Amino acid sequence: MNVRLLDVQHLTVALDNGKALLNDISFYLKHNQCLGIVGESGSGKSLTCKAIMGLLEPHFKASGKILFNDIREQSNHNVTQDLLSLTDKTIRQIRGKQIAMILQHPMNAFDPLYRIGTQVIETLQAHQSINKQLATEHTLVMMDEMGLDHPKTLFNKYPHQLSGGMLQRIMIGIALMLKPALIIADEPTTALDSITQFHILSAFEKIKQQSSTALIFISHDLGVIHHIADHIVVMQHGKIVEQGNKNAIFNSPQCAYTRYLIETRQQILDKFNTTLNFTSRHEKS
Ligand SMILES: Nc1ncnc2c1ncn2[C@@H]1O[C@H](COP(=O)(O)OP(=O)(O)OP(=O)(O)O)[C@@H](O)[C@H]1O
Repeated sequence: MNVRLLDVQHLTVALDNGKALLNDISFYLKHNQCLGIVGESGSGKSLTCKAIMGLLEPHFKASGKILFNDIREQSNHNVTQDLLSLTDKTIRQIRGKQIAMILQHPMNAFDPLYRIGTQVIETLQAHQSINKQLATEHTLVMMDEMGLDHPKTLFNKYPHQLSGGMLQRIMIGIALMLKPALIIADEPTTALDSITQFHILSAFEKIKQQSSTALIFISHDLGVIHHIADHIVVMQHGKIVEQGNKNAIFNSPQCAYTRYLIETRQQILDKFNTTLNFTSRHEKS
């Protein structure tokens, strides 16, 4: 499908003192695509996503356009909306239902006082007309599909009784149940150990293969982005310094900063492999 789901045009976000934190950002995302946004800390990745989600605090001033086109809605009424020009009420309706967000720290997404199952059901019922029994059944199936053992037991647990990786998988599962056109995942694997990271990446692979949901995946880890993204946007100091399809970016990066990111990653991998070889030789002798 060639229609652009999201078309960010000349997005600039500034503080009220005029200092621009995002400077003339333009990129687009087609239906079913996975776009990876990579860049060092402070380069503007999260701010870009906040702008898309309509979550910029009032002291920011945003200009440009963020055009969003949900083709499934087109059968009812033709909509390409500029997310920057919508009222809070309308953008709230889009959030969750058409655009879902997965955060770095899943604990923040859950209320510590309520059981997991209750929270998933409430979220589902807020966005879909579904009765409690069916919502419960869907929730248990979702937990199973996310690779979580003993869904019935987990259903009745409180957030603090689950690991970060388990909560992250439930958050991804909720996002999928809402069947949004777009999921934005902001550093969803950063706070996790490497085995859990692998499971979470597998869950995202599943989204790519089995659903029609497009993905924006943010990370400072080029390895993670290489694994998951079709297209890559490289950010530095609030600007896009390079963008293109994954193979082009990795095989012939045009920008010095992209080359630096790729080389640094390679050096870390080489060092890791040398240490691994040395350790295994040492253990054998
Ligand atoms: N609420 C805020 N008020 C003022 N400045 C902010 C605010 N949020 C972010 N910034 C600034 O905007 C710039 C971009 O920040 P942003 O959080 O988007 O970076 P990032 O690339 O997501 O970094 P990280 O990988 O560390 O999350 C930074 O210079 C940051 O200090």
